[in-house]
Amino acid sequence: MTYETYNEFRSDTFTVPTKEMIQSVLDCSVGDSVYKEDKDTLELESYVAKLAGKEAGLFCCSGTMSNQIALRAHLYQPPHRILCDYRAHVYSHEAGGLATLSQAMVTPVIPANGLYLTLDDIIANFIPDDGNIHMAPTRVVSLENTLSGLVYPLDELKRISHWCHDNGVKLHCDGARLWNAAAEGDVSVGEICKYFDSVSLCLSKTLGAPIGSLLVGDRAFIEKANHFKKQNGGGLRQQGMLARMALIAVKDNFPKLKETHKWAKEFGKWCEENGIALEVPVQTNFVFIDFSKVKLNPSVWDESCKKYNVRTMGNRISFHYQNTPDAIESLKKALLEAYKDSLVNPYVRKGAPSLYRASSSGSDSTMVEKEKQAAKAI
Ligand SMILES: Cc1ncc(COP(=O)(O)O)c(C=O)c1O
Ligand SMILES: C[C@H](O)[C@H](N)C(=O)O
Repeated sequence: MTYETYNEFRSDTFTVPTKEMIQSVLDCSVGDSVYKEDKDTLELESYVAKLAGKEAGLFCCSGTMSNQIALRAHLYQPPHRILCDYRAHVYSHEAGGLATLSQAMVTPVIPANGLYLTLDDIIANFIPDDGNIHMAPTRVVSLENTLSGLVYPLDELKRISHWCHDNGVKLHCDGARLWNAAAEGDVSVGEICKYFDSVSLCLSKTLGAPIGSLLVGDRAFIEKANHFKKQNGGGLRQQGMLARMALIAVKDNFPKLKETHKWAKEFGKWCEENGIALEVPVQTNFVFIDFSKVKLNPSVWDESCKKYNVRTMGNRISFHYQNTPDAIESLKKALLEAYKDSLVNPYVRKGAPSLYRASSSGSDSTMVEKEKQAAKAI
C-alpha cells in the first residue's frame, strides 16, 4: 500500500522511505547490534560521526530516545538542571523525559530576541553550583538547531560554547533538523557540531529515513549513552535494514533540502502578500502562521484542507522533499479560503498556545474536536 506524502504538510516526520531504500534491505547486513556486530549499523554510525567531526555515533530508534539518553549521560547526581528554550522539543514534546529519566529541573527560557537563545539569555538564567543548597545547579545547556525552522547563528553558538566550556557546563544540540541548518547556511554538519559536546541528528524527518536518529559525541560519552539506550529498551537487534535505509537517506536526500527551503520561503512570502501574518521569518522548511493575529477557525481550516486534499497540523506548515508544486498550490487555496472566513468570523483561541496541535484534515480531525471542547471548557 502506498502512502501519499506529496500533499503532507503536517510534519516532515511523515516522509516515507523510497522504493530504493526498501529494496536495499534485501542486501543489508545482519548481526546483533547490541553486540555491535551489524556492519551496516557500524557503517552508518561511523559515516555520520565523521560528517559531524565526532569520535563516535550511536544509532537510536528515535530522536526522543537520542535526546533523552544524551542529556542523561551528561548528568550525574541530582539536584541538577537543564537550561533550554521554552519551545525546545526536549522540554515540550518528549513526554517529560527530563523529569523521569534525568530527574532534572528545567529552566525553560524565552529568548529576549524572540527567535533564539543568546549567551546573555543563558547567563541571565544560569544557576551556578555555588553551594547554595536551595538550588539545583545548571549542568547542561540544550539548544535546538533548527528551532521553529530558524538557523542558529554560528557566532552565537561559538560564544555560548566557549562560555559553557569555560564554566564546566555541557552543551547538547537537538539537531533533528541540523541538516536543514547546514544546507541553508552552506556550512558542513561538522562546522555546526564542533561547538557541542553531543548532537542528536534525526534521520527520519527531513531526510526521509523510515526510522531513527544518530547521536554523536566523544567515545566515552557515546558508550555511556549506549548504556542508557539499553536500559530504556533501545537495544535493537537486527537493525541493519534500518541502518542501510538511513544511510541512503543521508547520502541521497541531504542535497535536496535547500529546494524545500525555497518552497517554504516562497509560501511564506505568499502568506505575507495576502495579509497572513507569520510568527517567525521563514529560513528553512517550516512556516509558522501567527495564530494570535490570524484567527483561523480550526473547523474551517480543517474543512478547507479536506476540500483541497492537503494535510496540515495547527499553525505550522512543514515542507519536505516529497511535496509537489501542485500540492503547494492547493495548500494556498485551502489557507486563503480559511483566512477569508476568519476575517468575517474571527476565532478566539483560549488556553495555552498549542505547539503543533492538530487542527487539520484526516486522522487529526479528532484533535479538532478536542480543541473545540477545550475552548468551551475555559
Ligand atoms: C526538534 C525535534 N527534536 C526531536 C524530535 C523527536 O524525534 P522523534 O519523533 O523521532 O522521537 C522531534 C520530532 O520530530 C523534533 O521535531
Ligand atoms: C512535534 C513532533 O514530535 C515532531 N517532532 C514534529 O516535529 O512533528
